[in-house]
Order: sequence, then structure tokens, then C-alpha cells
Amino acid sequence: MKLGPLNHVGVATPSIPESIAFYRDVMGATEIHEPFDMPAQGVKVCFVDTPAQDGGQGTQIELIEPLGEDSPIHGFLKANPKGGQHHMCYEVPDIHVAKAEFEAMGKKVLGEPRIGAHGTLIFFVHPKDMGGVLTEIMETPKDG
Ligand SMILES: CC[C@H](C(=O)O)C(=O)SCCNC(=O)CCNC(=O)[C@H](O)C(C)(C)COP(=O)(O)OP(=O)(O)OC[C@H]1O[C@@H](n2cnc3c(N)ncnc32)[C@H](O)[C@@H]1OP(=O)(O)O
Ligand SMILES: [Co+2]
Repeated sequence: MKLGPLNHVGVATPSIPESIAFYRDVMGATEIHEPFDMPAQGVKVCFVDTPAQDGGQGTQIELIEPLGEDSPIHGFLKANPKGGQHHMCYEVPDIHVAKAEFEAMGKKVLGEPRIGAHGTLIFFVHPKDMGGVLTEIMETPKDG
């Protein structure tokens, strides 16, 4: 496994509008994207850009709000009603190679790769095998 770029930090919230106001008014975010629904993943999503350093690629805050009864983040918000840091997402060049590597290390991969919020294949690795951090692995978009 080779550590790839941190694509985003997932932050669960009971209210994307309230979190947008927080990142805009408290944190001074200037690049806040339009929220969009991902019914297949049971979440509403809103990306907040963080500034790039030294001409590199910045990372993003991924605000996620439950969408539908079966949202996978209802449990998290029940335990953390105000929301909180939910997952970390790293990029890999090849999602299938990465999945095989995690499985070979005995890490619990949650389900099969599916399309994520950036339109490329993703999967999650269970927090119990990742030092308590729900970890999302995402294939780098081909257009860079
Ligand atoms: C895909 C669109 C978008 C993208 O970027 O492309 C997203 O990122 S969407 C993000 C939302 N989707 C997911 O999170 C899918 C993967 N997650 C899951 O399958 C579940 O959340 C799971 C299995 C990690 C936890 O499910 P659940 O909360 O129902 O299980 P438990 O309550 O029984 O928790 C088990 C155990 O794990 C601990 N836990 C739960 N969530 C987290 C978390 N986010 N970070 C760290 N630890 C977590 C929980 O405290 C329990 O621990 P225990 O010691 O056993 O009490
Ligand atoms: Co994510």
C-alpha cells in the first residue's frame, strides 16, 4: 500500500445549511459547492474547498447529512447529535488493487466498490481495523 493524497475529510452534520454557515462565517471558507443528493449512498453532500498549499492540490471538507431512512450515518448522528468528524478519504491509482491489498492485510472492507461523490469508485474500511478511523479509499479521477 502507498499512502495517497488526502482527498477529503468527511464531517457528518444534522444540517448542511448550518454547517455551511459555520464554515463560511467562522472558518472563512470562500469556496463552498452546491449541496447534492446521493440517494444510493443515503447522504446529501456538500464540499467545502480548503486552500491549496505551495501550488499543490488542496483538500476538501465533505459535509454529509442523512438522506432517507436507511442512511448509514443515522447511527453516527444518534451517538453524536451535533455531528462530527466521520471519515477520512485517501486517493489510490487503482481501486481494485487497493481493495485486494487491504483484504490481504485482514482489514474489513465494507461492500464492493461503488461510485462515490467525485464520480469514481470508492470503498470503506471498517474503523475497528483502522485505528478507530472509518477510512474511505477513492480512485483518483482520471482527469486528475
Ligand atoms: C459515498 C459518498 C461519500 C463519498 O465521499 O463518496 C461518502 O463518504 S458517504 C459517507 C457515509 N457512508 C458510509 O459511511 C458508508 C460506510 N459506513 C458504514 O458502513 C457504517 O457507518 C459503519 C459500518 C462504519 C458503522 O455502522 P453503524 O454506525 O451502524 O455501526 P455501529 O453503530 O454498530 O458502530 C460499530 C462500531 O464502529 C464505530 N463507528 C461507527 N461509525 C464510526 C465512524 N464514522 N468513525 C469511527 N468509528 C465509528 C462505533 O462507535 C462502534 O464502535 P464500538 O466500539 O463497537 O461501539
Ligand atoms: Co467521503
